[in-house]
Amino acid sequence: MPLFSPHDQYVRVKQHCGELLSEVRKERPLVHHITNTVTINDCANITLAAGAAPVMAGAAEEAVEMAGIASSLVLNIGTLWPGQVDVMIIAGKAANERGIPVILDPVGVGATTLRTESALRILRECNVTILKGNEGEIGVLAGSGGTVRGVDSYGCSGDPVDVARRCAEVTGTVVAMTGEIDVVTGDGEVYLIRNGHPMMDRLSGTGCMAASLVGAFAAVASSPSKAAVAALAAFGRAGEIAAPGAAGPYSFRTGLFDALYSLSPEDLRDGTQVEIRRGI
Ligand SMILES: Nc1ncnc2c1ncn2[C@@H]1O[C@H](COP(=O)(O)OP(=O)(O)OP(=O)(O)O)[C@@H](O)[C@H]1O
Ligand SMILES: Cc1ncsc1CCO
Ligand SMILES: [Mg+2]
Repeated sequence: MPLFSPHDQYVRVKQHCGELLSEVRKERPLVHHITNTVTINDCANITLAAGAAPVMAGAAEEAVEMAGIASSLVLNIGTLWPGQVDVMIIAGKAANERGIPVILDPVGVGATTLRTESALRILRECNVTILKGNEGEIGVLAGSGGTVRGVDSYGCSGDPVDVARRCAEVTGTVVAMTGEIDVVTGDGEVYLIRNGHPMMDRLSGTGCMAASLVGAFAAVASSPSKAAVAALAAFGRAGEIAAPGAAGPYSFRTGLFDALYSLSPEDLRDGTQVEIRRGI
């Protein structure tokens, strides 16, 4: 006999999403980013809108010290230069030593050799807690095929849930795969999150912002997968609230920050659309 019925488990996950949002606001965790130059400002502001504190610090000379005071580390290879990977690995190792979660956003992996080799090197040399990518990126890292052109996903080959599972197995991380439906898996169940709005795909950097939020939630959570579910549900919920009032992508962007800032734990609990399946 399972301890909890599927319905009980569903209610508990939704409740937990609301609780984690309250916890982020109460704890205000410091999220250390080493990230790209395109969306760095949006990543800082979405972290603030959630109630956490961002710091963007990319110098090798301060990587260990900053990881020493942060509550999570977000690594994003969006505008990569080779020396940056060395800094990411120094920071990642320091974060591992302190036991704080490390989130990797392998932006554009598969599009070029530098990106693919860098993502694999980070995964090899650091203990990545949560790997957050779109379907193409996760498909590439699963080894089962994914198409990435520049930073855009053209999807993965096969069933996205199987691809996410396989990627979690191959990399030994919790995988948070974004898209119309987000899939989170790796330390137990598989979660499908149906929150969000197509407008989120019309704005550059929603994937990067999703990784920042995963970093903020993982900093205060004991389960990396539940942190990723709550972060993606919160972001998706903010998108749903912002979209009807938007004239286009740029007013949507403003609305997205405002909606996340105003999102109540009760709205997140009630509005989280999650399906739970048995994991690996
Ligand atoms: N069609 C959609 N419907 C609902 N939500 C969506 C849709 N497309 C994207 N999202 C949401 O947008 C966020 C970013 O996901 P996406 O897969 O588009 O990232 P990405 O393509 O890597 O982003 P970017 O490269 O622009 O930073 C996620 O929270 C996801 O749930
Ligand atoms: C457009 C773009 N190019 C490198 S990073 C980035 C932000 C979205 O991934
Ligand atoms: Mg997209």
